Amino acid sequence: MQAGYGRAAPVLRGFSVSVPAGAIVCLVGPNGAGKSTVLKVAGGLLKPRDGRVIVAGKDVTGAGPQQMLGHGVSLVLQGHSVFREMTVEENVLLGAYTLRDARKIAERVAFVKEIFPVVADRWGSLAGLLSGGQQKQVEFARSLMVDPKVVLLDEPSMGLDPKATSTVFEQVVRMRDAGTAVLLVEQNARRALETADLGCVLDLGRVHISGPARQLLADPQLGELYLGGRPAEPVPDI
Ligand SMILES: Nc1ncnc2c1ncn2[C@@H]1O[C@H](COP(=O)(O)OP(=O)(O)OP(=O)(O)O)[C@@H](O)[C@H]1O
Repeated sequence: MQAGYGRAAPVLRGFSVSVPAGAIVCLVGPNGAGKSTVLKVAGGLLKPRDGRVIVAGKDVTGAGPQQMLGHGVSLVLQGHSVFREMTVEENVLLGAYTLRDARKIAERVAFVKEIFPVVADRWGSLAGLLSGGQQKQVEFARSLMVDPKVVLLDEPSMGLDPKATSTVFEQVVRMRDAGTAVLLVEQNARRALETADLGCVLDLGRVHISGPARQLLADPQLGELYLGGRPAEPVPDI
């Protein structure tokens, strides 16, 4: 597919990725490669200039964000998007604004509370009182309210300390295990690939290489170029 902004040259030029049901796919690549642009196209925030967006066999190219949600694509944006002055409950229920059936909403609430214990424990608290990692889980819970086929996560560990990052990645795995496919963009590429099933390295708007995440992690050249060095080699004493 091709996609870009305004009249500028395309950011994505011949890019393609597929997210199988039940898999975590991680997009990796240098700054400015177009990773967030892929999520914007998949989430309906940006229309592709050429190419198609297919969800569960259906061509949904050109759908806007709300329609994409209806097609089963839920986007969790970069940074923090909880409403701090609202309770966890109110934040999570915002994710159900397209649902009409009260029983379905109650079912989804029970489901997200089970997956994200912190959401259940802090249900009545103001979201602003939660830690950054806990707030991210509230965002995840909100994104799952519509029972999406795929969740798009843009840098979920941004601004989190290592412990909170680990918790957030554990929750990404729980989302996948509960049946939601995940397309993930992360600065913390090595950590994300360790969590993902499949990886796709994006460079200059094209797929540089894609395959099983473990295989990409083991590739010394990729490690050097995109993952911040080779972890397998001992760090020399200074
Ligand atoms: N709203 C926008 N308007 C114009 N250009 C944009 C816009 N958003 C992104 N770009 C440009 O598109 C290119 C790709 O940006 P994108 O955010 O997709 O990259 P990225 O791989 O996610 O980068 P990073 O790792 O730094 O977040 C960059 O050159 C960026 O300047």
